[in-house]
Amino acid sequence: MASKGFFTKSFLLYHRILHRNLSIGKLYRRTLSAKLPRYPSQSTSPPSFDDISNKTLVIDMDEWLLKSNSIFPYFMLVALEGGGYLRGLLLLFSYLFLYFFASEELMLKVMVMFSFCGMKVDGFRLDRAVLPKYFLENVGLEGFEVLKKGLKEAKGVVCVSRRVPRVMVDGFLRDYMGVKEIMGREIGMKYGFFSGVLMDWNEDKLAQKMEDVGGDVMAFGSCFGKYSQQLPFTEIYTTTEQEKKNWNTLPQDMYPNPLVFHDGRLAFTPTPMATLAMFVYLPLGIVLSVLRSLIFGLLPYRLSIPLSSLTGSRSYLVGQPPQYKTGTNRAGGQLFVCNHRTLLDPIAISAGLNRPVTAVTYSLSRLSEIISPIQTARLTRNKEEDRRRMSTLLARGDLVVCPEGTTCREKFLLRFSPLFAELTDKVVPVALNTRVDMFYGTSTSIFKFMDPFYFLMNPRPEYWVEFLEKVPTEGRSIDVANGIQRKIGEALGFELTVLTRKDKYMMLAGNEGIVKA
Ligand SMILES: O=P(O)(O)OC[C@H](O)CO
Repeated sequence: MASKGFFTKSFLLYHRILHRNLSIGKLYRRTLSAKLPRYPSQSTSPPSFDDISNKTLVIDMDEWLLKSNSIFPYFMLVALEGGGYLRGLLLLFSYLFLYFFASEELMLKVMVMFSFCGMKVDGFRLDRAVLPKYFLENVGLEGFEVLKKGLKEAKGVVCVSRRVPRVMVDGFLRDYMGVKEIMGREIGMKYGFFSGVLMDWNEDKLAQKMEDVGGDVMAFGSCFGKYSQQLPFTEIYTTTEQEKKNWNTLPQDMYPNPLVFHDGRLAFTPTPMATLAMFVYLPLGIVLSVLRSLIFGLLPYRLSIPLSSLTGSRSYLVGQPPQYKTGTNRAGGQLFVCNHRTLLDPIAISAGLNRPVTAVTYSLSRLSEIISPIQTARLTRNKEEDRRRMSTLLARGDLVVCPEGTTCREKFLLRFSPLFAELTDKVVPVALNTRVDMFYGTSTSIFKFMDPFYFLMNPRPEYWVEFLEKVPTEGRSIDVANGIQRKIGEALGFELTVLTRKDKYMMLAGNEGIVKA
C-alpha cells in the first residue's frame, strides 16, 4: 500500500514536472521565435492554430501531405502514359537494378532521366490529366487538414515538393488542392524538349520567397529542420513515417475539387511490383483481348456471353429487358438512353436485349466503326441533321443514344443533350456501370481506336446493365433529359453534373475532342 502511494506521488510529481517543461517549451518557442527567428523550435505534436491570419504556412508535400513516401509510381505514370511501354520497361529495370546500392538522390535523378528525357515540353498535361488521381489517393487526411486550414485562414500557403519535380505536381496542387504558391525542383529543357536532367533544389529561391512573404512562417515537414538556420521559420512541425501509417486517407467526398475527369491507360497504382506483374501479364492480355473481340464479333450472344465469361470477363443484367415494342409510338423501334462508360455500351445493351441495335456515335474513329459488331451511325452536331438521321434510324429499329456525348470513368454523369427527347413519346433509360482492374478502356489519346481492346485486355472486365422503367417524353425536352439523367444517377448512385464533352477534352487534352475519321 505504501509503495503504491509512493508510486502515485512519484508519478504525479513527474507529470507536474513534465507538464511544466512542456508549458515552458511552448513559451520558449514563442519567446525564441520572437527574438531569434533563425532558430525555430521543432515539434512533433499537432500544431495549435489559434490565430494564423498573419502567418504563412510552408508545407512539404512529400512529408506532410502524402501518406506514402514512395514516388516511383508517379514517374512510372509519366513514363508509360507519356512515353510508352518501352520507356516504362527501361524505367522499371533501371529502378530494380539501382534499388540495392544507389543513393536516394541518384535514384531520383535516374527516374527523372528515364521518364522525361526527350519528352515534348509543349502540351505536357500529365500533371493535370493523369497524376492528380494518384496523388489524391495518397493524400493523408491529417496533413490535408493543416493545408485546408491554412488556405482558409492563413496569410499565405506555399507548397514545396523537394523530390517530385514541379512539373509533375503543379496540376494536382493548383487544380485539386487550391494551392497557388508551388515550389519544386525543375527539369532541364532544350529546344522544346525535356533534357531529363534534374536541377538541384534551390534553397535561395525558397529563402527569397519567405522574405517576400514576411511575417511568421510555420513550416510543416521534417526536411525544413535542416534549413532552419538559413530560413526564417518560426515554428517547424514534423511527423514520422510511422505516424503517417496511422493517418487516414482523404475521402473522395472531401476533395476540394472533385475528380470528375482523368486520363491514361493504367487503372492501378504502378508500384514496382505491380508494374512488373503488368508487363508479365501483357502478352496474355493481348491474346485475351483478341479472343474476346472475336467471340463478341462472330458469335451470337447466347454463345458469346458464356464463352467470354470463361475467359474471365463478367456481365450482369439487372432488371427485365423490355420485349419488342408494342404500342402506338410514332417511331418503329425503341429508343434506349444510357449513360456512357465505354465504347462498348451499345454492345452491352444489345447483349442484354439479345437482339441487334443501332448506336449513334460522334467522333468515333473509322476503325472502331469497321470492327463494331453492331451497326453504328454518325452524328454531325448539326441539330436538324441529327434529328433527321436519328428519326430515320428509329423508324427502322431499336436505337441506342448516349446523350452525354463522351465517356466518364468516375461516378459522375455529364449533362444529357436533350435531342433524343424530341424523337419519340417514350424512352427506356439504361443505367450502365463497368469495372476494370488493370487498364481503362477510354482515353483522349490519338490511339482512341485502341479503347475497346484495352477494356477487353483487363484480367476481369465487368459490365452491369440495368434496364429502367420506360419514361414518357412529355414536356420540354431539356426537362425530360434532366429527368432521365437523374433517374440513371439514382440507379447508379452517381452524382449529376452539367459538364460536357468539350469540358472534358479541354481539361484532359487541350482540344475539343474532334477525332479525325
Ligand atoms: O471516346 P469518348 O469518351 O469521347 O466517347 C466517344 C463517343 O462514344 C463517340 O460517340
